[in-house]
Parts: sequence; structure tokens; C-alpha cells
Amino acid sequence: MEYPVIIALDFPNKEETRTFLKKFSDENLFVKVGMELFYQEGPEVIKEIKAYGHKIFLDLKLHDIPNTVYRTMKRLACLDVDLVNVHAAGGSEMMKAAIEGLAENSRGERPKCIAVTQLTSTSEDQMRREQLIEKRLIDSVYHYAKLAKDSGLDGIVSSVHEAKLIRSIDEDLIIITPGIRLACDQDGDQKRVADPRFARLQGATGIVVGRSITNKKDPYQAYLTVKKEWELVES
Ligand SMILES: O=c1ccn([C@@H]2O[C@H](COP(=O)(O)O)[C@@H](O)[C@H]2O)c(=O)[nH]1
Repeated sequence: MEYPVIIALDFPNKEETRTFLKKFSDENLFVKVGMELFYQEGPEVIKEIKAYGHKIFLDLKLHDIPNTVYRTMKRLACLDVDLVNVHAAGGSEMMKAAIEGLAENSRGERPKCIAVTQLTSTSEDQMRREQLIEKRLIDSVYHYAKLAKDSGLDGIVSSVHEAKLIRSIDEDLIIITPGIRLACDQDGDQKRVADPRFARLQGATGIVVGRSITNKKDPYQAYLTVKKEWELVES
């Protein structure tokens, strides 16, 4: 499966989502549905987006006891999305349970499952103060990435800045990197950011882009700009 530019549909409801997607009439997109939209609209919005022919990353970042994650993944498997995720901090038992739940209930090929390492909104200083991890942030990300891979997950969510090191764990790991900004954009709450071109150079499999597209006057044009930057680099 191709994981190119994944657009984060961070909208409050299906009406705004529909209006946004209409601007991309003939494009086959890879979109990300996060907590905001899913908690408002539920599985119906997934059905609707699938009917438009788009691929879906359902970004609910599960982090709970193994039994709850197993049971929840059984439900998510029925939605027939392409990609789901968990927090690696939930531990290896939880990650194995996630894969088990997905595998048991998927109709065809099970959705790929990737693990969030350290959120791209986390700085090294914050990680040390608030999580009491006395390591470099890149070591923490590497540790979580290795744990996820050893637990049978298909890939990792990290910032672009850790992608190259994660790639050294396994050539085939899916590495999805949010925290993407164009030169003209503000970082906002994101702490570890990079542009699409650098993401490609660092070996990311795909990039997640939200506000750099969704907040623009012409989102379609912004999408084409991001895509061009991403595709200009030979992988
Ligand atoms: O570490 C992470 C994991 C997930 N995200 C999600 O990606 C988008 C990014 O949005 P922008 O507007 O491009 O900043 C958003 O939906 C996050 O929930 C992340 O940013 N970092």
C-alpha cells in the first residue's frame, strides 16, 4: 500500500468534512480521521469517506489495558479502515493484544497497526520533566519503536527527526510522520516539525498534514504544493 500525503481531517462534524472533501473532487486521497470527528460522528463517517473511495487512517491512539484494547480493535476491524494506531507506552502485551483483536475480526486483510512513540508536540525538556524519562528523546523514540516492532506492529508514528534511526530497525517498517509544516506556516503546538521534502529524505513512508492544508484559503492548492515537495525527492 502507498502511504503518501495523509490529510488530517480535524473537523468537528461530517458537514464540514464533506465541504472540505468536495474541493478534491477527482483525487483519490489518503485521509486521517481523528478523535474529534470520530467521537462526534462515529462509524457512519468512516462509511461515508470510504464510499468516496479514499483510504483511511483511523487515528484513535488506543492506550488501555490489553483486554480493552483487544476488544476495541475487534470493533475497529469491522470498519475496514486501512490503518489504526496505539500508544507504544501501553506496553508490549497491549500491542500484541491490538494485533490479535484486529486479526480475529478483519474480513479481508487486517488494517495495519502502528505505534505512537513520543507525540510530535512533546519536546525533550517536557519529556524529562513530565514523564520523568532521563534519556534523550531520540533514545525514548527508538526504544518504543523497537518495542512496537518486536510486539508485531507494522510501523511507527514519530517526528521526521527520528525517522532515519527508526529505519535502521527494519527496512519495511511503516514510518508515518506528523508535525509537517511548509516554510510559510506557524508551528503552533507542534515541537518537532519538518517540511515534506526533509521527511522524504529521512526515510518516512508517509506524512500526516493537517493545518498546513486545512487552514489554507485554497486547501487543494496547498495539498498539491505539499505533494510536489514530497514527490520531488527520489526515495
Ligand atoms: O505524534 C503525533 C501523532 C498524531 N498527530 C496528529 O497529526 C495531525 C497533525 O496536525 P497538524 O495540523 O498538521 O499539526 C493531528 O491530527 C494530530 O492529532 C500529531 O500531530 N503528532
